Amino acid sequence: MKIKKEEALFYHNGDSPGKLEIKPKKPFKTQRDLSLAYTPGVAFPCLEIKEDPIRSYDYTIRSNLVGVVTNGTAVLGLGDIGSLASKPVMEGKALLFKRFAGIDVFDIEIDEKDPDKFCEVVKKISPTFGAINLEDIKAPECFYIEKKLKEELDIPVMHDDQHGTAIVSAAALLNAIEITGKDISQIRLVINGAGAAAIACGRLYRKLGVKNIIMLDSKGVISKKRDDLPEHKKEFATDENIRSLKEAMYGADVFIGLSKGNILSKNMVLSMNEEPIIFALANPTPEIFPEDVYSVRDDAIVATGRSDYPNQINNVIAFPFIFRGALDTRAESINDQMILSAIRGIAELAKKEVPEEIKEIYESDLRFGRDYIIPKPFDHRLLIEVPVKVAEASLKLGVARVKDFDLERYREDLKKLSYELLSSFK
Ligand SMILES: NC(=O)C1=CN([C@@H]2O[C@H](COP(=O)(O)OP(=O)(O)OC[C@H]3O[C@@H](n4cnc5c(N)ncnc54)[C@H](OP(=O)(O)O)[C@@H]3O)[C@@H](O)[C@H]2O)C=CC1
Ligand SMILES: CC(=O)C(=O)O
Ligand SMILES: [Mg+2]
Repeated sequence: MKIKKEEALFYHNGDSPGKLEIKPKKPFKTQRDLSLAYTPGVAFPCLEIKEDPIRSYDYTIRSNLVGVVTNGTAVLGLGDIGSLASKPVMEGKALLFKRFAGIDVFDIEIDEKDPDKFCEVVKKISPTFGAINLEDIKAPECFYIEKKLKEELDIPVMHDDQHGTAIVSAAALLNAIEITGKDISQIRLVINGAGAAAIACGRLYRKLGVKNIIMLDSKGVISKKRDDLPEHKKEFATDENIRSLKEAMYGADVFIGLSKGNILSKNMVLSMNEEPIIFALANPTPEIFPEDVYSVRDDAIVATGRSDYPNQINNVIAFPFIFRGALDTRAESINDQMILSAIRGIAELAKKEVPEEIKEIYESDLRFGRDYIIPKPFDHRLLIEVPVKVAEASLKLGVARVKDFDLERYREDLKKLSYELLSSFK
């Protein structure tokens, strides 16, 4: 399935520019409706919120509203194309939040590269939102921005390119390792890229038991011999006497690409260990295309970030569902335990039998194995399994701000929501 430029531009323009609109959800036909929605009626909820800010969750859309916030400095693999040019991606994220988890989004493109000034803007607009999804902000600024906002805001803040990507790729990695029968503590794992996504993935894989990680940036292998390394890269500096991707790939079990397109060669793939796992995740052009891997190896497990190949490892499988669970428990934050629970939910779902209607969407007999290591974005069960796990962790860890939350009832509510979304997006 190849996507042509003309078709993509038409999709975004067509009869009406953009991918979203805002719709009212209360009756609004009569003079009475006008008096309730606007002045004088609106003053009552205003005063309730003034008295107790938590009531903003009851009287406004805040409880279901995420801010997708960027400065456009690392947009997909397109690089620093600026905040305005990033808007189609941010509208796309908003569409995914709505379709897959029923969450409303305002996309906010901020023309500011200075991390402190950027944080100041996000802080000032935070009363609007129930949570903040940081998107496509480059490293190293993204680490500082996320940390500062987490410290200063009492709503969940998550940098999707870091943690969304780490969660989904970790779930896929655990499943791929299971299929190949490798031992996670023994694998040699090469991460190409040392930015937002790569560093977060490396950190999470270590928590899951990976010991031997070689990381590369645009200058080559991150080694202890280099004297140009910032702190976040030093964490991954190797003692090995290697400098290039070619040398790093020799005997590797796993390749994770979070850099830019067309960087991994067939010869490098040939030099990998048996049953290699290759996640070429740069968007839209992966580090290597699956057909090129298969032309030299028939024992590989391959994934990309794209929607037009099997095994799509993309943060879309994480962020809608993590934020759903966080919003519904009115969590103060999204923490490590919620992240680990989400990984479990995603990895386990891939092993369950796939309903016929999902197979029909993908015109494929999806069955846990080499070409199906991770659930599909259109799998409506994600909206049940992941938020329940996240909510459970949120309640257990005391970051939830809801009382008397019944997980079984929540599961039923999510089922209902998933059917509503299925029928409203037909
Ligand atoms: N599939 C998915 O779900 C996701 C995919 N991604 C993809 O990952 C990529 C990186 O995104 P992100 O981390 O947000 O961006 P960042 O700008 O934070 O990081 C980019 C990293 O790529 C490195 N890089 C650039 N060129 C090369 C090269 N030739 N060899 C090795 N490394 C190189 C940079 O090196 P240096 O540090 O030297 O500048 C930098 O470390 C993008 O293509 C993006 O689309 C990101 C998030 C999710
Ligand atoms: C998928 C995504 O968030 C990215 O490529 O930046
Ligand atoms: Mg992104």
